Amino acid sequence: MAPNTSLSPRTPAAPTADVAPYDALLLFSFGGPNGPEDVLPFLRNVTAGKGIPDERLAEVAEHYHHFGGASPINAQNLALQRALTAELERRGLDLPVVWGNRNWEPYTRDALAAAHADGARRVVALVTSAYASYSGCRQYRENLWTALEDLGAELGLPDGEQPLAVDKVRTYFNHPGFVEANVDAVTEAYEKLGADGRLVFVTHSIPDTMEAASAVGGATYSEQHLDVAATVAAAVGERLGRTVEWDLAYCSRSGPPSQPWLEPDVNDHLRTLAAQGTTAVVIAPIGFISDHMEVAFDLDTEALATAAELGLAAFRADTVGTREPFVRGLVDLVLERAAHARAAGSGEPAPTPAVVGGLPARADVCAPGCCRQRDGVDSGLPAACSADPRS
Ligand SMILES: CC1=C(CCC(=O)O)c2cc3nc(cc4[nH]c(cc5[nH]c(cc1n2)c(C)c5CCC(=O)O)c(CCC(=O)O)c4C)C(CCC(=O)O)=C3C
Ligand SMILES: [Fe+2]
Repeated sequence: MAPNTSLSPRTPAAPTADVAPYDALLLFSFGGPNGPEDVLPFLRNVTAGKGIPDERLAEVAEHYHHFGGASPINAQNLALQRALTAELERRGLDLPVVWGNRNWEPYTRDALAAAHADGARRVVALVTSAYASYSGCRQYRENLWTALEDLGAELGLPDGEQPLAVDKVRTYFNHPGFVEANVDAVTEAYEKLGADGRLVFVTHSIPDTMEAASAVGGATYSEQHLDVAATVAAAVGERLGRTVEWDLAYCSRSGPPSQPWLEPDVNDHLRTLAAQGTTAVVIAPIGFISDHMEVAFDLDTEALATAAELGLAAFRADTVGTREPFVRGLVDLVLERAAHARAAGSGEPAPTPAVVGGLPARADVCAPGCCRQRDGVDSGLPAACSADPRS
């Protein structure tokens, strides 16, 4: 497929401007501590059964305590919930937005319980991760399945009967709204840097085994990032009127040292660039949709200190946050998902998904075996929003 580097066209608004069959939107996120007393129980929730070394946990607890024990992620999700509500209202769409997290309050189960109590029976979920891998796709879907089972049991439903039907918006790394908001943010960062710097895209590292298993749903996790990076760098270059040289680096690795994770680490990469004569960089965190702890600590605290040590001029580009093109794009994605759900149940034609870059749109419904933790290894947990929840 020829890469589409133009940032338009967007999803046509008119024929798909309907949220039916959905009666609620779940903003589905990771969660984070609200104060020092939350830090350890939160970290235990995140790392249960994950084999993260104790030293790494103590180190990450310090990152949170460095910021008073509170993660910025919760305030950012509240802001996104408000922005989505406002954009839906602006378009005259009636869809209440509830917010629930995998690892901390408000928990997914409670958000779904509130939607159910308000009469919702068919929910569309929007995950706050733009890329597909176990961490950004299946793990959310496993937690969603468990939350639905727990809520069903709480409501006294017969075994195996779920209280709500939940569909998920497709993984949106190559949706025009996400890409355009990143192009804006990186262009602004170059204006602030005031120099011709190299562009260093950054995302969360994952184990090599998780990267390999991410191939089941299409392009792998790192390939998805390379696609976005190429599109963003080309569009920024067009705006600046020059060629922008770029790389992809990783942050926040956490497993034991013996376990290979995606590299290079952003700090190592800055050292390499400085040694090769680079004097200025823009650091663009395309792997994250808001400035949560990985951005606040691993980039703004650690990577910017590394750059200063090396005498590199550095500026960190904004995450997409609540930028207008991103929020508009998320609502377009909800409408696209709704149109696909209606098409599946009737003869209504399904809209062609809007994408930019060289990769096709991800599936709405995950393929069997999509985004396992490791090839051939299953967590044993069923996963929602899949063609086969038990595969
Ligand atoms: C790909 C990816 C994303 C991006 C997609 C997305 O956005 O969802 C992401 C997001 C996040 N990760 C977060 C926090 C943590 N992640 C950890 C551990 C891990 N992350 C992993 C991957 C990812 N993580 C992996 C493979 C592990 C190893 C254990 C495991 O296989 O699960 C640990 C344990 C300690 C440590 O080892 O670092 C913590 C505390 C927070 C909240 C931040 C805040 O509070 O602001 C957010 C948004
Ligand atoms: Fe993480």
